[in-house]
Amino acid sequence: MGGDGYLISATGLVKRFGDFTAVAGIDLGVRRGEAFGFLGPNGAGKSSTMRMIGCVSPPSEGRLSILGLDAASHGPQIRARLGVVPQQDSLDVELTVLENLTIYARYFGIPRAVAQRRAAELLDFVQLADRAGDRVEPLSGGMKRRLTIARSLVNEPELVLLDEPTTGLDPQARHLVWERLYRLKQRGVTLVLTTHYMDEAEQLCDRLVVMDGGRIVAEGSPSALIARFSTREVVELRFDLADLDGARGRDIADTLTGLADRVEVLPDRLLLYTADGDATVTAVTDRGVEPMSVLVRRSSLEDVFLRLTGRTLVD
Ligand SMILES: Nc1ncnc2c1ncn2[C@@H]1O[C@H](COP(=O)(O)OP(=O)(O)OP(=O)(O)O)[C@@H](O)[C@H]1O
Repeated sequence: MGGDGYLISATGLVKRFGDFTAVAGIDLGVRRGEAFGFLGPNGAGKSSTMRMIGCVSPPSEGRLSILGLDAASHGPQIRARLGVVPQQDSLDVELTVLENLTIYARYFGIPRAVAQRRAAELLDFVQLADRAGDRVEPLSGGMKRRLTIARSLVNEPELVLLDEPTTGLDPQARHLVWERLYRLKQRGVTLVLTTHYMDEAEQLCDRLVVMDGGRIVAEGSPSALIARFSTREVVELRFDLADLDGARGRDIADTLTGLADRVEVLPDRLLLYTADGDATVTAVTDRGVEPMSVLVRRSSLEDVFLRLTGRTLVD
């Protein structure tokens, strides 16, 4: 652990590609045992940050310390102690499920017998024990992702980096991955993940930073962020797209002045930020506004992102 009590600590971290700045000077600290997230849309700079933390991409500027070691001078030592789940599965499709773990273990110099035992335990952990002898190719996307997670644990890392762990998976497969990651955290492993799914961030992260355009725009626990940047409830008024064309969305919003703390106009709907959704719906009806459909829901991290950036996370 670093002298500052953080497993990862970064100050003024910058990543440039030529003239382009992908990460524009961020500060962060990840504590032991927590699940820490980077939430942001595509291109926010999450993967670039993760690659610096994974010591596979050197920072252009700033200070980065991981497991108490300086990333600039101790890359190999840090990498040996990390688990990494990349955005694209990089399993060896020629090998069996079990071999993907045992052969990967060789890179860490783990003795054969230890690797065999550990691989068996890990396949059990990710619920793939019955596929040990099968080839990787025919596995489902969710199974491949769980195998990649098992592979990242072969060197018994105390810190695991996951870049968009459930992108491309169906809802059931995502829940299985979340459930395994939750178990992993219970075992004391520190998780750092990127995601553009607000539900993933809410499910998994104790704390997160919201990234946009290479910068951190907010930081906190999901509930603290929602409490700080949104209201308790949101009323969604959906309209026919044509009804919100041009300035009409704004006109309808003007009709609703005073009924909510804030109104957002999106291409297909209006969002009313309010403490009491049902009361707001009644007041909307009283003003003669007639949406196609009405939904009252709790605020989410999506609302936080919209408030902070004026844009939605996933278009
Ligand atoms: N090797 C590179 N060379 C040039 N530009 C890059 C490179 N890697 C990333 N970028 C650019 O940096 C910006 C941030 O990319 P990054 O992958 O970090 O974003 P992200 O938030 O992880 O998004 P995604 O979900 O798409 O991975 C993007 O505009 C991307 O095009």
